[in-house]
Amino acid sequence: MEYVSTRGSAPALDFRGATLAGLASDGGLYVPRAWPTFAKDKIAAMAGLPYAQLAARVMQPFVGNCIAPERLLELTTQAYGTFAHKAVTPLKQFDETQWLLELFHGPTLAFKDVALQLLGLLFEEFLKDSEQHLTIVGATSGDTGSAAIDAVAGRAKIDIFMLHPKGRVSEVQRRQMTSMIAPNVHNIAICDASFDDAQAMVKRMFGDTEMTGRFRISAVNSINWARLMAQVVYYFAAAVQLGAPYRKVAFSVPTGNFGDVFAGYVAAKMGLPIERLVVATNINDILHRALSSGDYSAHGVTPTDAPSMDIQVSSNFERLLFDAGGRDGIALADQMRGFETTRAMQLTNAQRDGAAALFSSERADADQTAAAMRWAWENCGEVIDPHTGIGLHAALATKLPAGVPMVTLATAHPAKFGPAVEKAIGQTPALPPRIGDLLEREERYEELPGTYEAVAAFVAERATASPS
Ligand SMILES: Cc1ncc(COP(=O)(O)O)c(C=O)c1O
Ligand SMILES: N[C@@H](CCOP(=O)(O)O)C(=O)O
Repeated sequence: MEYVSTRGSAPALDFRGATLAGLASDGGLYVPRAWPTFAKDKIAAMAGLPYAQLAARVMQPFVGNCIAPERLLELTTQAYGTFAHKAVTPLKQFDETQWLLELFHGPTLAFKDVALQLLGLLFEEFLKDSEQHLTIVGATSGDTGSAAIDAVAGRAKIDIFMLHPKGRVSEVQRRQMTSMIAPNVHNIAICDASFDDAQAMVKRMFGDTEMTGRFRISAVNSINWARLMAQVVYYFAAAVQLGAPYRKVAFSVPTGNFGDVFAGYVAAKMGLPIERLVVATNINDILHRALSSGDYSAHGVTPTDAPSMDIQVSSNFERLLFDAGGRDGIALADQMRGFETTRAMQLTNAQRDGAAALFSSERADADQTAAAMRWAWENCGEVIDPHTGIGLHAALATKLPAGVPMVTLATAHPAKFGPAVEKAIGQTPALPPRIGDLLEREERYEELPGTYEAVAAFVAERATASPS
């Protein structure tokens, strides 16, 4: 399998190359040159497989000959062995049509673990016979940070620098990152910044030849293709349980950086019968505006009770614009450069039509989010987090053909957002036993001003030089 950049001029890479690169050298994102597909009988045969086996089967076409099938299965078995639920991503029924896909049973209690537990192992696998040392630079609005740190803390050939916007993640999210103390872990709180600012710094570092000349920089955010590949699996897991390939299924996905919902698009491209992917946003609604009117313009980030979705520059949207818009990388590079200068762009007709075939969108404000959280609690006795509440609001607002089940992705454990949950439903979710002592743990992080120069100097001083 070969990977090409959405901006058309970086060299094509195999799976190993794309995983270690993270972001393409032309600033684009790697996507497979063509989508592998599964015939109906192959999808039917996925029913009942243990999650690790299903994961190896769905991902093997993307991995190609970079990892042998038996070894890939060993890696998925190890990665998903860390989850607290045997089903890894269990599906719950709310009522006749509404379902909930729980993605938060991994070590850090958010859907990010599904991909990052594997990505940590993939990095190690690809580095084991090499002299290279990886410098991971990542940005987080709360959940990627702890999941990535948990996946790579203590690994010999990796340093991780994780940037979060100071004061804009929940206390539990911050402590989950900053209490993981290891010599290769560097948490950085960026002052007076949003997630978008932190993500822009990360992307800038990939294009900074002074940094890339000294350090082998890589990514753990969903700009890294391997993240999305691992997230495709749970769409298959849920859909086959609900009758795929003989029945269509719809998904409602709480969305920020567009990685999770793009994984659903990939599943559809691979042959999974998906009726609709509902992009659920909070009031930071650039994706809702883009999908409903073609207007992709960033208005600045407003903090909400769903901080992980407080994002306006949505990296993976570029992958959709590339694929749905006809895969013209050179034209897209121009369009993206325009957006980077003006923070606004209009989708082309091809991009709008390509997206409309599968996606719709909904936006939830604070009251609508709380109402959906109350609906889950009062009707089904389920405590859900505010991100999941946004997804559920969108699911309940979407009309589907009769007989099509709607699956809302439950992206985080409610205990990560205790005060917001208490405000909405009057219940405070307890921290699960594996992080029961979180509030007593020592924290370690650096505060830096919100300038690229400050962050680059900090990384340069602590990272390990490595040949490219
Ligand atoms: C809890 C939670 N829900 C939803 C999202 C949005 O997912 P994505 O950025 O893949 O769209 C995130 C962060 O990305 C998250 O942490
Ligand atoms: N919501 C994320 C932000 C970035 O997402 P990623 O999926 O691109 O890593 C977070 O919680 O950190």
